[in-house]
Amino acid sequence: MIYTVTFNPSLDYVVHMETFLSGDINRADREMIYPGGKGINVALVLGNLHIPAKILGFTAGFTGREIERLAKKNGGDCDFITLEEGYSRINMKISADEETAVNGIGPDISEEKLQALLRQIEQIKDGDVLVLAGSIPADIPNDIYEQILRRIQGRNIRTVVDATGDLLKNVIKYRPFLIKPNNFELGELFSVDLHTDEEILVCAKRLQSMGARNILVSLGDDGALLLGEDEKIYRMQAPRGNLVNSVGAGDSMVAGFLAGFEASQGDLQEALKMGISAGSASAFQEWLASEADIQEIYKKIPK
Ligand SMILES: Nc1ncnc2c1ncn2[C@@H]1O[C@H](COP(=O)(O)OP(=O)(O)OP(=O)(O)O)[C@@H](O)[C@H]1O
Ligand SMILES: O=P(O)(O)OC[C@@]1(O)O[C@H](CO)[C@@H](O)[C@@H]1O
Repeated sequence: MIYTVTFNPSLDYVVHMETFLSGDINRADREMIYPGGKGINVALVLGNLHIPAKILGFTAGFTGREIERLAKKNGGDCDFITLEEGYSRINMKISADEETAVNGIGPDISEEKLQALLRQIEQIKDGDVLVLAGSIPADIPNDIYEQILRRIQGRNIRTVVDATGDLLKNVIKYRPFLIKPNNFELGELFSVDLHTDEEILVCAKRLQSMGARNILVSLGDDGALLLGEDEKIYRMQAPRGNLVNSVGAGDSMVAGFLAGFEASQGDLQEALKMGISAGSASAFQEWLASEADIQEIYKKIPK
């Protein structure tokens, strides 16, 4: 079973307009509300690919109830911990000539509720996969992902971490199976700007020498570069297509990678191909890609 943890789920309020003017009143042409948060997105795309995934995390208030309702409506298997105060955040995604996002803060999580999540994670069995994805609310210590990985250290649980900054850096020594920074997030870890594959590779190799097993660097419409645990470099371009909404493309890529890795019994080239297919398929859709969307893109990518 795959478990995904989202500390700070959201309702993603997506508005489309031709041009967005900051400092002005903008009017949307189209609007949609989706259940959001990286772990939730990963699990929903896995579900679309018929891979069971359990969604863990915290929800609160009316927005929290709506996140759960929408996630379930879209096939999500949720086991959220409900917080007694506050409400889950609403993240505003503006899709215009450029994409702009305003991500909310989210509710406080008490120590008691945090412990409840840690108990859930302790139930995860050997052979399972644990995905920790997304930011954490401000009151949660930013070594929380590290604490979780320490608790399950030495067990046969494959871990995936999709996070930024210290939250990511702190877990590397626990040898996560997969990390998926984009090129900007990767550069940020080492306070450098990354422009070329060679520069990206230097940083990916540093992370691997620090402990990360597979480093998947997503590059938006330029595809992705994977430094595999076999120490091989895999580079794949993304297919061309019409960008509709890239929110969740990175999460879809993580889901596709896990699906491809399972289906091919560990072939990293195949995992990357499925990752790109799922990422690009979601970027070309209003929301997360279906299995048919992913298969259509997959067929267009040369092996
Ligand atoms: N404009 C695009 N055209 C084609 N494919 C895209 C495009 N944008 C994203 N993708 C696909 O999705 C994958 C992940 O995208 P990206 O690098 O933007 O991840 P991310 O920064 O984590 O995204 P997000 O945080 O929005 O989920 C890319 O590797 C690529 O396969
Ligand atoms: O604020 P975080 O946790 O970093 O990111 C949250 C978020 O932007 O990530 C998903 C897309 O990857 C969205 O569904 C959600 O709104």
